[in-house]
Amino acid sequence: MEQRYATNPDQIPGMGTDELRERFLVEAVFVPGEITLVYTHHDRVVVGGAQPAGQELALLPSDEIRAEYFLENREIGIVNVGGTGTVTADGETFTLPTGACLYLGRGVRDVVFADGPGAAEHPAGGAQLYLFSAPAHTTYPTRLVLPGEGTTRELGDQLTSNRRSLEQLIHPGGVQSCQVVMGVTSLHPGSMWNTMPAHTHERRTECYLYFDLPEDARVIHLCGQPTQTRHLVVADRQAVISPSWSLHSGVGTAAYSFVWAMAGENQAFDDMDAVPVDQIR
Ligand SMILES: O=C[C@H](O)[C@@H](O)CC(=O)C(=O)O
Ligand SMILES: [Zn+2]
Repeated sequence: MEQRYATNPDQIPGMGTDELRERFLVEAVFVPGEITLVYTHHDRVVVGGAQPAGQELALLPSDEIRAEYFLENREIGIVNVGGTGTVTADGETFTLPTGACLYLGRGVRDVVFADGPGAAEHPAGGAQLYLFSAPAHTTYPTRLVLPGEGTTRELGDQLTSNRRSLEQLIHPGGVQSCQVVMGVTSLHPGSMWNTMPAHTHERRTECYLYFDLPEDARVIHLCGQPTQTRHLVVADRQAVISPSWSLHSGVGTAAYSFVWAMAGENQAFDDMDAVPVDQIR
């Protein structure tokens, strides 16, 4: 498991492109036949992906978490951005069609990922299970959320090119968890901006996985403190780690979707501090 220590915002002014990308971008989330995991010390979040590619992949602990099994002290949110996949948790198999979300709570011992029926028919060629995990101090039940079963908010406007549908999947009003708040936002055709006007939330770390972005398109992702912004150029199925002090907004060269997921002090989705556009530098 790759380990990334926390970054102090005071370090940003001296950072160039390569260092920003090393610290905040996860370029290879999905590797066929593998589970990739990045452990960040920002709220001890683990983010990554599982792409079975015809194999069965077991989620195993690693030295960084010093646990008997991966979910001994953790919970995990899983969103499938590829073809139908399955997750077998302590012997119970859940089928995740494209866009489905599964929550596994603390104490689930055996977790195995695999392709589901018809997985290869998806453009991704198989299941691609995005993983977001945080420490958990109690157990909540396993829950499967099928596409459309979440709580949807319609945001933005075509006139400001930020028309988008935000679906909350794991959140206090839906699937119960200790820390993880997770959902998917999809830009409407012709809209390019997500999370603009921007915001920060010093109570939570947030990760974005951008997906369904055309291969030759990119998202210019704004990060950093509001008056000391930087950007990351992000390709399809790459993830961004946003520390609590960082705004997180993006504009694409084509429409796209992204999985957002947060962990930290609280689970209050609306606990965010707006950054007026005219104050961004
Ligand atoms: O704290 C909330 C997260 O940044 C996202 O849910 C915001 C988002 O999907 C959007 O506005 O497009
Ligand atoms: Zn946010």
